[in-house]
Amino acid sequence: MSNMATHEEAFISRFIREPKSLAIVGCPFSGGQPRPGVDQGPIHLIQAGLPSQLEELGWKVQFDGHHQFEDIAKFITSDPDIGKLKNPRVVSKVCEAVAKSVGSHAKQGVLPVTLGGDHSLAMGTISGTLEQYPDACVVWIDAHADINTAETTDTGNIHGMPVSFLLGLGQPIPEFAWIKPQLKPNKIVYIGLRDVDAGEKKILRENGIKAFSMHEVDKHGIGKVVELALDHVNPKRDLPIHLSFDVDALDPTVAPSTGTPVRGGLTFREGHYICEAIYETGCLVALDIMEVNPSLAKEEEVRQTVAVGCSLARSALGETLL
Ligand SMILES: NC(=[NH2+])NCCC[C@H](N)C(=O)O
Ligand SMILES: [Mn+2]
Ligand SMILES: [Mn+2]
Repeated sequence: MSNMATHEEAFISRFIREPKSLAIVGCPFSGGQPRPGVDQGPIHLIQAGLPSQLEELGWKVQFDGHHQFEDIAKFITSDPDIGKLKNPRVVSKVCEAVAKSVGSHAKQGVLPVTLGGDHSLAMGTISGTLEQYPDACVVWIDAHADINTAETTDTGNIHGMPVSFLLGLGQPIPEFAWIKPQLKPNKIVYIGLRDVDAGEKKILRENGIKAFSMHEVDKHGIGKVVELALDHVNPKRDLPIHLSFDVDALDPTVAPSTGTPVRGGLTFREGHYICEAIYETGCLVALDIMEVNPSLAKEEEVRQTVAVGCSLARSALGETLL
């Protein structure tokens, strides 16, 4: 009898694959930029039913509530600007906590799906990914390059700077010393850019960072652009991929409720195609859906933006059209 059970168990584990697991890291945080409401993005994405949508795709979904960043903010009683940087200590501490959370999920073989919140959080998510997968590459989908340094930023908003911190560019800032500058310039690629500051263009050029702007998307089509982007960061399609998706990469007619919309963006299908193509590589190890701000548009536009955030996540996690 016990023998039979063993056979059965072996059969089950061999032929009925255990569902792959993901963990939703809800990050209600807005300190990397000035517009209130982006902290409500993850709450809306969850309320729209994202966890059960991902379960329907066959994932085992862990979600034990959103991060409680108030506990962090409580200990930082004053957070004066450092140079031009706004809310530097709070942003740093929050991202450090996110890095730990993403890193520990990754370590357990669970795929972290981080819901922002503003894009400064990517300092945390990508640090967490690189801790577990030092050879990972980053695919960054955005209207913006988010690569200003403390020296080049016009706005002082840290959501416009996470990439420079991850690369270790600019003067070191002691408050951010926990970030290991582990990302190499040849391990990140951008798609969707169309609003890049002059200082950022210089940084991209000087570091030889590959970027496909909307011009390239128009010229080659999204299929070719994704292929070229992956050829650059992941030529053999064997390296782990961290996909960081800022919904403002999409055209404002597709994702209107976001803090820094820029016209001339990706269509609904172009955005989803990117996610589907990354899923198809089988290399995705972490996903960010960032900058959904439910307080910046009319009710119907908010609903549309939240729905598109959910469907991008589903496409990156295996939803197919047929
Ligand atoms: N994650 C974003 N939406 N970033 C927008 C950044 C805009 C501008 N480049 C800045 O540095 O402030
Ligand atoms: Mn952006
Ligand atoms: Mn961004």
